[in-house]
Amino acid sequence: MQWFEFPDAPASAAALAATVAQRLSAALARDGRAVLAVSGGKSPVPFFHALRSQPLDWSRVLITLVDERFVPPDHPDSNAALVREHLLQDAAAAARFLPLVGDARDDVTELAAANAAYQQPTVAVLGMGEDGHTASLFPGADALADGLDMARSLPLLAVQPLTAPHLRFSMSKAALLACDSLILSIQGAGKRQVFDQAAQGINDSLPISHFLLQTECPLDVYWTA
Ligand SMILES: O=C1O[C@H](COP(=O)(O)O)[C@@H](O)[C@H](O)[C@H]1O
Repeated sequence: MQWFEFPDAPASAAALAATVAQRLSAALARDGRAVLAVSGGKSPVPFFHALRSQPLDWSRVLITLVDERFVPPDHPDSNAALVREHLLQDAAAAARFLPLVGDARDDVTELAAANAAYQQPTVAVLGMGEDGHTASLFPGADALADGLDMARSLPLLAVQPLTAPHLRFSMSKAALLACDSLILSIQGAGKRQVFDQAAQGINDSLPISHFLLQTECPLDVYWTA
Protein backbone atom coordinates (compact mmCIF):
# COMPACT_ATOMS: atom_id res chain seq x y z
CA MET A 1 0.00 0.00 0.00
CA GLN A 2 1.31 3.45 -0.90
CA TRP A 3 0.25 6.47 1.11
CA PHE A 4 -0.14 9.98 -0.40
CA GLU A 5 -1.02 12.92 1.85
CA PHE A 6 -2.33 16.34 0.73
CA PRO A 7 -2.91 19.68 2.47
CA ASP A 8 -6.51 20.02 1.25
CA ALA A 9 -9.25 18.41 -0.85
CA PRO A 10 -8.50 20.38 -4.07
CA ALA A 11 -4.82 19.32 -3.95
CA SER A 12 -5.82 15.69 -3.39
CA ALA A 13 -8.41 15.82 -6.20
CA ALA A 14 -5.89 17.34 -8.63
CA ALA A 15 -3.21 14.75 -7.84
CA LEU A 16 -5.74 11.89 -8.01
CA ALA A 17 -7.03 13.11 -11.38
CA ALA A 18 -3.48 13.34 -12.78
CA THR A 19 -2.67 9.81 -11.59
CA VAL A 20 -5.90 8.30 -12.94
CA ALA A 21 -5.41 10.08 -16.29
CA GLN A 22 -1.83 8.80 -16.51
CA ARG A 23 -2.96 5.19 -15.81
CA LEU A 24 -5.80 5.41 -18.34
CA SER A 25 -3.37 6.85 -20.87
CA ALA A 26 -0.94 3.95 -20.30
CA ALA A 27 -3.82 1.46 -20.78
CA LEU A 28 -4.88 3.24 -23.99
CA ALA A 29 -1.32 2.99 -25.34
CA ARG A 30 -1.08 -0.68 -24.33
CA ASP A 31 -4.58 -2.01 -25.09
CA GLY A 32 -6.27 0.66 -27.21
CA ARG A 33 -8.98 1.02 -24.55
CA ALA A 34 -9.32 1.67 -20.83
CA VAL A 35 -12.01 1.16 -18.23
CA LEU A 36 -12.38 3.37 -15.17
CA ALA A 37 -14.67 2.46 -12.25
CA VAL A 38 -15.53 5.30 -9.88
CA SER A 39 -17.30 5.48 -6.55
CA GLY A 40 -20.34 7.57 -5.74
CA GLY A 41 -21.46 9.23 -2.55
CA LYS A 42 -20.58 12.89 -1.99
CA SER A 43 -16.81 13.14 -1.77
CA PRO A 44 -15.75 12.34 -5.40
CA VAL A 45 -17.11 15.60 -6.90
CA PRO A 46 -13.83 17.65 -6.76
CA PHE A 47 -11.99 14.66 -8.26
CA PHE A 48 -14.57 14.38 -11.07
CA HIS A 49 -14.16 18.09 -11.83
CA ALA A 50 -10.37 17.75 -11.96
CA LEU A 51 -10.50 14.58 -14.10
CA ARG A 52 -13.03 15.62 -16.73
CA SER A 53 -10.72 18.08 -18.49
CA GLN A 54 -7.60 15.87 -18.49
CA PRO A 55 -6.20 15.54 -22.02
CA LEU A 56 -7.02 11.92 -22.92
CA ASP A 57 -8.64 10.18 -25.85
CA TRP A 58 -11.83 9.90 -23.84
CA SER A 59 -13.66 8.30 -26.77
CA ARG A 60 -11.73 5.10 -26.01
CA VAL A 61 -12.45 5.22 -22.27
CA LEU A 62 -15.38 3.41 -20.67
CA ILE A 63 -16.52 4.79 -17.32
CA THR A 64 -18.49 2.62 -14.93
CA LEU A 65 -19.31 2.46 -11.23
CA VAL A 66 -17.84 0.53 -8.34
CA ASP A 67 -21.33 0.51 -6.83
CA GLU A 68 -24.80 1.91 -7.30
CA ARG A 69 -27.97 2.47 -5.30
CA PHE A 70 -31.01 0.67 -6.76
CA VAL A 71 -32.81 3.88 -7.69
CA PRO A 72 -33.89 5.33 -11.05
CA PRO A 73 -31.23 7.30 -12.94
CA ASP A 74 -32.83 10.67 -12.10
CA HIS A 75 -33.03 9.96 -8.35
CA PRO A 76 -30.96 12.35 -6.15
CA ASP A 77 -29.15 9.34 -4.61
CA SER A 78 -28.17 7.83 -7.97
CA ASN A 79 -24.41 7.48 -8.39
CA ALA A 80 -24.97 7.44 -12.17
CA ALA A 81 -26.66 10.85 -11.92
CA LEU A 82 -23.62 12.13 -10.00
CA VAL A 83 -21.28 10.84 -12.72
CA ARG A 84 -23.41 12.29 -15.50
CA GLU A 85 -23.57 15.69 -13.83
CA HIS A 86 -19.99 16.00 -12.62
CA LEU A 87 -17.73 13.68 -14.65
CA LEU A 88 -19.22 13.20 -18.12
CA GLN A 89 -18.60 16.85 -19.02
CA ASP A 90 -15.91 18.82 -20.89
CA ALA A 91 -13.40 16.46 -22.54
CA ALA A 92 -14.80 13.46 -20.64
CA ALA A 93 -18.19 13.93 -22.34
CA ALA A 94 -16.70 11.79 -25.14
CA ALA A 95 -16.33 8.77 -22.82
CA ARG A 96 -18.80 5.88 -22.89
CA PHE A 97 -20.71 5.33 -19.66
CA LEU A 98 -21.87 1.95 -18.41
CA PRO A 99 -24.34 2.38 -15.53
CA LEU A 100 -25.13 -0.56 -13.24
CA VAL A 101 -28.88 0.05 -12.79
CA GLY A 102 -31.53 0.64 -15.47
CA ASP A 103 -34.94 1.96 -14.47
CA ALA A 104 -34.76 0.28 -11.03
CA ARG A 105 -37.92 -1.80 -11.41
CA ASP A 106 -36.63 -5.38 -11.22
CA ASP A 107 -33.45 -5.96 -9.26
CA VAL A 108 -32.96 -9.60 -10.33
CA THR A 109 -33.21 -8.85 -14.05
CA GLU A 110 -31.14 -5.67 -13.79
CA LEU A 111 -28.37 -7.36 -11.77
CA ALA A 112 -28.19 -10.15 -14.37
CA ALA A 113 -27.99 -7.52 -17.15
CA ALA A 114 -25.28 -5.59 -15.29
CA ASN A 115 -23.23 -8.77 -14.81
CA ALA A 116 -23.62 -9.63 -18.50
CA ALA A 117 -22.51 -6.12 -19.56
CA TYR A 118 -19.66 -5.91 -17.01
CA GLN A 119 -16.25 -4.75 -18.23
CA GLN A 120 -13.24 -5.35 -16.00
CA PRO A 121 -11.87 -1.96 -14.91
CA THR A 122 -8.27 -0.95 -15.46
CA VAL A 123 -8.40 1.40 -12.48
CA ALA A 124 -11.01 1.57 -9.70
CA VAL A 125 -11.27 4.53 -7.36
CA LEU A 126 -12.72 3.52 -4.02
CA GLY A 127 -14.30 5.61 -1.30
CA MET A 128 -14.98 4.56 2.27
CA GLY A 129 -17.84 5.26 4.65
CA GLU A 130 -17.33 5.97 8.35
CA ASP A 131 -18.75 2.50 9.02
CA GLY A 132 -15.81 0.98 7.10
CA HIS A 133 -17.80 0.05 3.98
CA THR A 134 -16.20 0.39 0.59
CA ALA A 135 -18.02 0.04 -2.75
CA SER A 136 -21.32 -1.26 -1.27
CA LEU A 137 -19.69 -3.97 0.83
CA PHE A 138 -21.43 -2.97 4.06
CA PRO A 139 -20.64 -4.38 7.50
CA GLY A 140 -23.36 -6.67 8.80
CA ALA A 141 -25.10 -7.07 5.42
CA ASP A 142 -26.30 -10.61 4.62
CA ALA A 143 -24.47 -10.50 1.29
CA LEU A 144 -21.13 -9.38 2.76
CA ALA A 145 -19.56 -12.85 2.96
CA ASP A 146 -20.53 -13.48 -0.66
CA GLY A 147 -19.08 -10.11 -1.70
CA LEU A 148 -15.79 -10.88 0.05
CA ASP A 149 -15.56 -14.45 -1.28
CA MET A 150 -12.56 -14.57 -3.63
CA ALA A 151 -14.06 -17.66 -5.32
CA ARG A 152 -17.15 -15.73 -6.38
CA SER A 153 -17.31 -15.67 -10.18
CA LEU A 154 -19.93 -13.01 -10.93
CA PRO A 155 -18.37 -9.53 -10.54
CA LEU A 156 -21.48 -7.72 -9.27
CA LEU A 157 -23.82 -8.59 -6.40
CA ALA A 158 -26.84 -7.12 -4.67
CA VAL A 159 -26.34 -5.88 -1.11
CA GLN A 160 -29.03 -4.66 1.28
CA PRO A 161 -27.26 -2.41 3.82
CA LEU A 162 -28.57 -2.50 7.40
CA THR A 163 -27.61 1.10 8.11
CA ALA A 164 -27.96 2.97 4.81
CA PRO A 165 -30.85 3.49 2.40
CA HIS A 166 -31.49 1.57 -0.83
CA LEU A 167 -30.60 -1.86 -2.10
CA ARG A 168 -27.18 -1.62 -3.76
CA PHE A 169 -25.36 -3.27 -6.62
CA SER A 170 -21.66 -3.58 -5.83
CA MET A 171 -18.48 -4.91 -7.34
CA SER A 172 -17.22 -7.90 -5.35
CA LYS A 173 -13.82 -8.03 -3.67
CA ALA A 174 -12.64 -10.52 -6.34
CA ALA A 175 -13.65 -8.16 -9.16
CA LEU A 176 -12.05 -5.16 -7.47
CA LEU A 177 -8.78 -6.99 -6.83
CA ALA A 178 -8.70 -8.06 -10.50
CA CYS A 179 -8.23 -4.40 -11.53
CA ASP A 180 -4.72 -3.33 -12.56
CA SER A 181 -4.74 -0.86 -9.69
CA LEU A 182 -6.96 0.45 -6.91
CA ILE A 183 -6.96 3.90 -5.38
CA LEU A 184 -8.69 4.72 -2.12
CA SER A 185 -9.57 8.39 -1.66
CA ILE A 186 -10.55 9.51 1.85
CA GLN A 187 -10.74 12.66 3.87
CA GLY A 188 -11.54 13.78 7.39
CA ALA A 189 -10.48 12.77 10.90
CA GLY A 190 -13.39 10.31 11.30
CA LYS A 191 -12.40 8.31 8.24
CA ARG A 192 -8.72 8.43 9.26
CA GLN A 193 -9.61 6.76 12.56
CA VAL A 194 -11.59 4.04 10.75
CA PHE A 195 -8.74 3.57 8.27
CA ASP A 196 -6.15 3.21 11.06
CA GLN A 197 -8.29 0.64 12.85
CA ALA A 198 -8.93 -1.33 9.63
CA ALA A 199 -5.22 -1.33 8.78
CA GLN A 200 -4.52 -3.27 12.00
CA GLY A 201 -6.09 -6.52 10.84
CA ILE A 202 -8.75 -8.17 8.70
CA ASN A 203 -12.06 -7.43 10.33
CA ASP A 204 -15.42 -8.12 8.66
CA SER A 205 -16.99 -5.29 10.65
CA LEU A 206 -14.69 -2.95 8.65
CA PRO A 207 -14.88 -4.38 5.09
CA ILE A 208 -12.26 -1.87 3.87
CA SER A 209 -9.69 -3.93 5.83
CA HIS A 210 -9.93 -6.62 3.12
CA PHE A 211 -8.55 -4.11 0.61
CA LEU A 212 -5.85 -2.62 2.83
CA LEU A 213 -4.41 -5.97 3.88
CA GLN A 214 -4.02 -7.82 0.60
CA THR A 215 -1.25 -8.37 -1.89
CA GLU A 216 -3.23 -9.20 -5.07
CA CYS A 217 -3.69 -5.65 -6.33
CA PRO A 218 -1.59 -2.50 -5.72
CA LEU A 219 -3.46 0.05 -3.61
CA ASP A 220 -2.68 3.77 -3.34
CA VAL A 221 -4.31 5.78 -0.59
CA TYR A 222 -5.03 9.48 -1.18
CA TRP A 223 -5.56 11.14 2.14
CA THR A 224 -6.38 14.68 3.19
CA ALA A 225 -7.42 16.00 6.61
O1 LIG B 1 -22.74 4.88 -0.28
C1 LIG B 1 -21.64 5.15 -0.69
O2 LIG B 1 -20.72 5.65 0.18
C2 LIG B 1 -19.30 5.54 -0.05
C3 LIG B 1 -18.64 6.68 0.72
O3 LIG B 1 -19.20 7.92 0.25
P1 LIG B 1 -18.55 9.33 0.65
O4 LIG B 1 -19.40 10.37 0.04
O5 LIG B 1 -18.55 9.38 2.16
O6 LIG B 1 -17.15 9.32 0.10
C4 LIG B 1 -18.97 5.55 -1.53
O7 LIG B 1 -17.61 5.23 -1.71
C5 LIG B 1 -19.88 4.60 -2.29
O8 LIG B 1 -19.56 4.58 -3.67
C6 LIG B 1 -21.29 5.08 -2.12
O9 LIG B 1 -22.23 4.35 -2.88
